[in-house]
Parts: sequence; structure tokens; C-alpha cells
Amino acid sequence: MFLPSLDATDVAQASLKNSLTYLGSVLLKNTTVDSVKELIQQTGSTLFWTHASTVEEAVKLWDVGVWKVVFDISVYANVVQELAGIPEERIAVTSALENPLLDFNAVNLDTLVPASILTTDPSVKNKLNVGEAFLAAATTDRADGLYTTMVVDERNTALGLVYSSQESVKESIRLGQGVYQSRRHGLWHKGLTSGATQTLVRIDYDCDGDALRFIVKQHGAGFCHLNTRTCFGAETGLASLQQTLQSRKNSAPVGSYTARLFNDAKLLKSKIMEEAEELCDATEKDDIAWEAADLIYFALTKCVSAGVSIEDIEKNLDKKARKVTRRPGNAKPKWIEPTVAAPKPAPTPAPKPAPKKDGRIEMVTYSSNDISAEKRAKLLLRPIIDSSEISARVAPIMKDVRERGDAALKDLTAKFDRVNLEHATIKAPFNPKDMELDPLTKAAIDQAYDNIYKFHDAQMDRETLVVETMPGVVCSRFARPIEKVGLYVPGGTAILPSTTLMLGIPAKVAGCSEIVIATPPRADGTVVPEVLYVAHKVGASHVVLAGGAQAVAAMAYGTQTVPKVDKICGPGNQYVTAAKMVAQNDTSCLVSIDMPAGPSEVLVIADRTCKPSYVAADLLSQAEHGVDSQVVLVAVDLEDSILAAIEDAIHEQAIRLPRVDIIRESIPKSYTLRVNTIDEAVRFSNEYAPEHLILHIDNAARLIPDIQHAGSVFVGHYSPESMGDYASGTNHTLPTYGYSRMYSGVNTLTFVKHITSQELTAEGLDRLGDTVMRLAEIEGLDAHRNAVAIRVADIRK
Ligand SMILES: NC(=O)c1ccc[n+]([C@@H]2O[C@H](COP(=O)([O-])OP(=O)(O)OC[C@H]3O[C@@H](n4cnc5c(N)ncnc54)[C@H](O)[C@@H]3O)[C@@H](O)[C@H]2O)c1
Ligand SMILES: N[C@H](CO)Cc1c[nH]c[nH+]1
Ligand SMILES: [Zn+2]
Repeated sequence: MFLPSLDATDVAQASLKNSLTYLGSVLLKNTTVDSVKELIQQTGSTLFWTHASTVEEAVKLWDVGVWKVVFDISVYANVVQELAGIPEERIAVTSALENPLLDFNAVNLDTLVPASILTTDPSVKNKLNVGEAFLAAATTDRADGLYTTMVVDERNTALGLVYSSQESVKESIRLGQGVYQSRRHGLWHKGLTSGATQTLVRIDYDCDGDALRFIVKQHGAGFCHLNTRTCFGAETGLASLQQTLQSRKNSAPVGSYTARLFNDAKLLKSKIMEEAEELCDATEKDDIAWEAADLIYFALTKCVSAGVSIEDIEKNLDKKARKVTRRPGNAKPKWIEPTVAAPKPAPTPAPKPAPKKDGRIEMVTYSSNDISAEKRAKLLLRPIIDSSEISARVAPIMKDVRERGDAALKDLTAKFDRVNLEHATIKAPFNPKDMELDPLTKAAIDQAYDNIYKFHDAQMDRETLVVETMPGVVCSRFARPIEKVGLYVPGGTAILPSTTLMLGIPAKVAGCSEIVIATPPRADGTVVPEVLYVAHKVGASHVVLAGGAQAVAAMAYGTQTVPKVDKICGPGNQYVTAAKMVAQNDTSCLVSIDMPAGPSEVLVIADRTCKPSYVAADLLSQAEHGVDSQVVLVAVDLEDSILAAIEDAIHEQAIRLPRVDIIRESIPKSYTLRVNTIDEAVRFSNEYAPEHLILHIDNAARLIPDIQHAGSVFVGHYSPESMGDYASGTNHTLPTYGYSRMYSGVNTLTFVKHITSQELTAEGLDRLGDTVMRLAEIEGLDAHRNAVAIRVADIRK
């Protein structure tokens, strides 16, 4: 082994520093921790150290990246106990520090060469050339005396195979570049003509010293004469990902998602946090690999956008691995579940096994001819939710918010959404920067806004209803807005600006004087810009950065920054729905709710005129909402081949969807029911009372008179549910779970209440007086009777 020793106090040796580090280890003498640290940063080299006289000093050296620390044997004897736990290969002991040919008992050193006798200049004759000294321990069994040389990049990826001579090695070290020996053309300065040069990082040889390895930083098109980075064809894995990201950074095709991530730091942060959480939650081997790959993709996008490469990351890992002092490894407080503030949730049920990432995605099929009455009744039910268990979880959350207000809101957001908020509420006017949108998004939202506004404005009850029930007795009814309303916009698994439109527009049309919107914050604690833009358009006064039961509680009871509202509207997961119910039943908070709107659902009636791919697409559009979404296909007298085509299309379309993992859970819980006639299909649908009903049949409008229960109906082949979800004008906040039997979806009247009035003339009181007095007598309520009698007596005088 060639080990040059360098005295930092000797200025004449300074110029050799870099060249020596190309060869791996250097014994540094008379230097400081700071200058070693700087040298390691510059060169990334493995360095030895000498003259550590205390363990404290040695630890500092190890921690800055020094590989081995040398102790004088007399010092070593005193500190040996303190060195317990330090790996043996990180320690060397000598009895003769001043003697260059010292005796290391922990290293096998053949040659320790003082830098004062070394040179890299081939014209200097009276000194030892560094390249020659290095090669002294190498051998070659080739007849031409050349050394077989493997060229690799900093990640050890093989770029190609070449040959070296003593001359080329010397030249390479002198220039700090890749220089080799061509068997036909002599000395070969790599890239001299092509521009694909190499910066030398390190030269070493293999275990038996007969093959060299050049580690280089490759520039230009690549190592190979075919202009590829390596001579071994395309790269895969991380290297390939890094190349793609770098090329997207330089010039991305239109619509590139990666380019969007580069330009939207908040989105990138949210994705990193989301994937990190999914990785933490994964349990199966395949799922862990899947989630880790996602996380690495987003993490590397962050790195590439900041000019950090995989090589930089690996150097950092190596540096950390060399440290001998370790942090305790505890998580930062923000990642530890709050123990004091937040109430303990009820025990969580055992995790369900993760769904398989492969396999056919299909619904179960039944035929109305074959199922029993019990089975049919079961098909009409939604998956049972244990509402008592959810209510038990929600109650302490709501109590906490009621008692501690914003402080609880922040603690619970940290706990359930893993976001640490500085402020739980944003007040209008909102910062224009926080709702900046690209022109296409803005135009789409504006178009949807206009249609929804038009349809909801037409619903507004602006006329007073006036009826003279008998001469002199006039009754009327008029609408007044509910003053303060709270709108819940879900944000757990999807960002829903559309729900903000669906709730905010009718509230605005109705004339509500205070609109408060609550929505879970993004990972960086901000609101989704699209949601904020709509909040601004509908005139919301506050946006509460919270989701789940805590958001509902904040709006129901009010906090230091969240105004207490009179009515809470909007869909959400089971915690949101349960919290709305709890609030509505708590008379002390005096709040009403729109309806129980739970997991999305759709029932599709399709006959032989349907297009299988349309039917599949519509079913999937709801199945992708959540793992508890339910979709039902009622197939009317369908030939087997059409049903098979629908089933194939479901699988084929689903596996290409980004939310396929959700669909893999929701579709198996869904089903197809084969029936014989349209009448039978409509009967089943009315009993099921779906949130959405899609009629995939010719002349679909003819069925409307028979539809008794549904949140919203989509009529004919060209009316997919997505149109109503976003922009046709109807509302998408609709009753689920069979509640369309007795509830309407959200509409303008959801945000108003009606007041009635009556005005009687003397004649009217006279005419109706006896009736009222008689009825009051029957009920034994004499004061009521008197209020009439006292007036009638005057009139009849
Ligand atoms: N019916 C409709 O009109 C309609 C419209 C849109 C969406 N939806 C439905 O709304 C639902 C949205 O659900 P989501 O989860 O995506 O978003 P969400 O905003 O309703 O719920 C997310 C919140 O739930 C809380 N939470 C999560 N885990 C919890 C736990 N273990 N304990 C207590 N709180 C917890 C968190 O605070 C989080 O912010 C979906 O089921 C979707 O189908 C329905
Ligand atoms: N289909 C959902 C209501 O069940 C609403 C929605 C929002 N975005 C897309 N779809
Ligand atoms: Zn939808």
C-alpha cells in the first residue's frame, strides 16, 4: 500500500495535496480539524490523521470524515478504555510518529512516503513520481505491460473498459483528468476532441493489484464513442430517473407533471409528505417497495430542482457513516403525537391487509333470477358503519375544540393531518399570491362557477307567497338567508375545489352574510390555491385550516378565530359526518346541518344500447373517490358478451388510473345485478335510493317520471356523472346511504329559511274568531281564547 505523508506546515508540499488524494489515503501531519474538514469537503478523500493526543480530539476528526486516527502508543495506553465501541479499523497506533517508516500495528503498511520526496512533474528527476510510487505495488500479467482499467462514475457505475500505462497514470494524476493508454494511438486524453472530458476523483487497484479502477466525473455526452454515458447501453433505476429529471428540468414537454412539480414547491412538498406517510403505513413487501419508489421519485425531484445529485446524496451518506458520535435518533416534537393536549382516540381496529397490487379488478355479479329475497335486501344496504364507535372517537375531539378553541384545533391538526400550523384561520381579504392559478385552471373554474351560479340563482325564492285564505285573512311566506354558514370542503384523499363551488355558490346566491370554509391544510400548512380562489369568489370571510371532526366543532362552537355558524354544510368522511350529527344534536351550540352526505356512490342502469367503455368509465369515476365508495351496475337483459366487455373495460381502464389502489378496494365491494326488464331496474334503483343515477339507455328521459328516489339523475349516453360533479350546473353535494329517499341535495334553499306571516282585518277576525275560540276551548287554553274574544267583543259592539 502506498501511503504518502503530508506535513501541513510545509508550504512546499501544499501543491501536492490534491494529487495525493486521488490515490486514496494520505497521512496528514501537523494540521487542524478545520483544515482537514475543508480538505475532505474539497476532495472527498479518505484521510489518515496523526498526533491525536486525546479521545475528544480523535472523535472530532472521525466525525468530520477522517477514516483512521493515529495515536502514539503511550497515549493509546491511557485512552484505550475510552475507545471502547470505536471500530478497530478506525484506529492506528504507532511508537514512532516522527519516523516516516513507522510501525502501525493496526494497519498493514508497506510504504509510508513523505510528500517532501514526491512530485507529479515528470521532468523532475531527483524526486519520486507520485504515479510511479502508486504503481509500485501494482502488477500486470499483460504482455504489453499495460494495466487493465475499469472506468466508473462516482456511483461506481461502469462507464467502460480501457488500459493504463505508467505514463498515462502519471499524466492523469498531474492533470486531475481521465488519461489512458490507447493500444493503437498511444496516450489518450479522454475527451480532448469530443469534449467528453473526465475529472479524476480517485485511482485505486483491485485486491490483487492487477487491475486499476478510475473513478471519474464524466462530462459531455458520455464515455462511449456512441455518445451514450456508458459503453454498456441504457441505464436503469435511480441513474435513469436522475437523467430523466435533469432533462425535464432543462426542457420539459408540455403538460409534464415533473415540470409542474419543479414549478410548484408547495405541491412538491405535499407529495413528499403524502408519500412518506404512505410508506410508513405500508406493511406488505410489494407495497413498501411501491411506496418507497414513489417517495424517492418526489425526493429526487426536489434534489434535482436544487442542483443536488444522487452522487451528492451518497457522499453525504458516506460522511454520516464515518461519524462515530450519533444523535439519539428521536423524532422532532412535531412528529410525535401530542400526549397532553389531544384526547386519546378510541382503539383503532386492526389494520386491514393491504390490497394486492395486481390481479383482475372486478365486481361481483348477481342475477335477480337467482337471488333470494334476503340477498336482494342485503344488496340494497350500504356497508355498515359502526356509528357508535365513530361517535365515541369524535366526541372527545369536539369537546377539546369547544374547551380550548384554536389551541386544540392546532394540536388536532398536528395529530391527524401531521401539519403544524402557526394560525388555524385565514381571514379575508386573502393574499392574491396564495390564490394564483394558471389561466386554464382559472378559466375552467370560472366556467363551472357561471353554470352553477345560473342554475342556483334560478332556484332562489325571491317572491313572497301571498294567499288570502278567506276574506280579510291574508297569509304569506318569504325567504331569508341563514346568516352564518360553515362549509366543509373535504381534503383527505383528494383536493376538492369543486365542492367549494357547490357549497359556496348557493350560499352566496342565498345572501348568507358570513361564509366560513373549513378544509384540511396541505402538508406545508397552506390552503390549496384553487380552493382559496373559489373562497374569494363566493365572498368567504374565513378559511379554517382544519379537517375532520375538529373543523366541524370549530364552526359549530366557534373559537378565538373561527366565527360560530348557524348551519354546517358539506360532505366528508365518517368523522366529518359523525361530528355534524353530534353538533346538530347538541342544543347548546344551536346549529343545523344540511344532510348526512357520506362516501360517494353511483347506480348505473344499462341496457343493450349502452357503450361498454362509457359504462365502465362512469362506474370508475365514483369508485376512485374512496375505498368505501360503492358503485352498482344494474344490467338490463344484457347479452353475456356486452357484460364481459364492460367487465374487461373496468379492469383495463382501472389499471391505468393513478388512483388504482383505491379502486382495488372499492370495486370488489361493488356489484352488478342482472335484471330482465327496465321496470325491474327502476324498481331496484328506487329502493336503493342512490346518490347518483346514470341512465345508459336510449330515450332515457322517458324513465324520469318513474324515478322516485335519487340525489341527481344523469340522462342518456352523453351525460356522465362527472359533468354534474363539476360544471353542468347541478349540485354534487348529495344524500348518500339511501338518504335520497327523504333528503334533497344541497341547493339554494339549503341556505335560506322561510318566515310566514298573517294579517287579518276586523272583518277577517270577526269571520274566523268563533272557530279559533272554539278550538282554544277544546284545548283548555283560555288565554288563547281571550286574545280573540277581547277583540271580537269590540267589533261586535
Ligand atoms: N356526497 C358528496 O356530495 C361528496 C362530495 C365530495 C366528496 N365526498 C366524500 O367525502 C369523503 C372525503 O373524505 P376524505 O377522508 O378524503 O376527506 P375529509 O376532509 O372528509 O377527511 C379528512 C380529515 O379526517 C380527519 N381524520 C382522518 N383520520 C382520522 C382519525 N383516525 N380520527 C379522527 N379524524 C381523522 C383528519 O383530520 C382529516 O383532515 C369521501 O368519502 C368522498 O367520497 C362526498
Ligand atoms: N362525486 C362526488 C360527490 O359524490 C363529488 C365530486 C367532487 N369531485 C369529483 N366528484
Ligand atoms: Zn365524483
